[in-house]
Amino acid sequence: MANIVQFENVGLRYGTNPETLSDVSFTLQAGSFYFLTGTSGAGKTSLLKLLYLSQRPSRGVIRLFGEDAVTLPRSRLPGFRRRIGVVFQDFRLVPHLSAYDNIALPLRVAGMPEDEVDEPVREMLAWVGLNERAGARPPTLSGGEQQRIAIARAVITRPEILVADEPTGNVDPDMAERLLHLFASLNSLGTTVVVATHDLHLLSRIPAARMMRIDRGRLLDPTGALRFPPPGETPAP
Ligand SMILES: Nc1ncnc2c1ncn2[C@@H]1O[C@H](COP(=O)(O)OP(=O)(O)OP(=O)(O)O)[C@@H](O)[C@H]1O
Repeated sequence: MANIVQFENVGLRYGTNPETLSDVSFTLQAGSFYFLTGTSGAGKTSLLKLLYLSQRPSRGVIRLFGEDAVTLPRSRLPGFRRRIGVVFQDFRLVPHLSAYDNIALPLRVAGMPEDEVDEPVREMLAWVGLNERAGARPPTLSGGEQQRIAIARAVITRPEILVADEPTGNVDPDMAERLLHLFASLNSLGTTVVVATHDLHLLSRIPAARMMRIDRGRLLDPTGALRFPPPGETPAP
């Protein structure tokens, strides 16, 4: 399988602080499912930000889709970003728009003619099981419902990579299972999925997933090639 993402000796420093990420090197293979784990503050969100190009590294090489993403001209950033769907830790839904319009937003921003928007949005609403909530605004939705709208919005443009930051952080175990099922079904269609979580129980739910562990800004499994559970290891309770 081709490498869709490649990090080489990447470092990230916020301002004059010590490095938040140091010497991070790994590759992600197209079509694989990855968990990124680590304690709070280890650097998971920071690493994901580099991956979806909302943050530039302080040093090192990042290649996305076979191209150097660090020196990418600004004019090409939107095109690259469209190939990466992001589910943010805090959802970032637009509160005054309905669930339907939140999901439709990326299509409209990309200039899709209005008469072509309805079908994919309805398809997404059905996929995440929220047909009945199409007209509801985010503040009236539960955490799990908002998360499913956020996932639908992230994938409606059929991105090649889906990045999700703690997607099960605010939901009960049943909903967490359901969300993971959505990610697994996307992955089975060929999308490369990267899920950051500190919930080790989730990891065993996707047996084929590979695991990357980060500790105080350093990646412990640089190849990202470990399957879960790694030989001789069991997840912490
Ligand atoms: N914009 C920023 N400016 C300065 N420091 C930051 C910034 N963003 C993150 N940090 C610091 O970088 C470190 C890693 O943060 P990050 O959010 O990447 O960790 P995380 O593993 O995602 O944590 P959590 O699981 O709590 O979300 C933390 O010490 C944090 O305070």
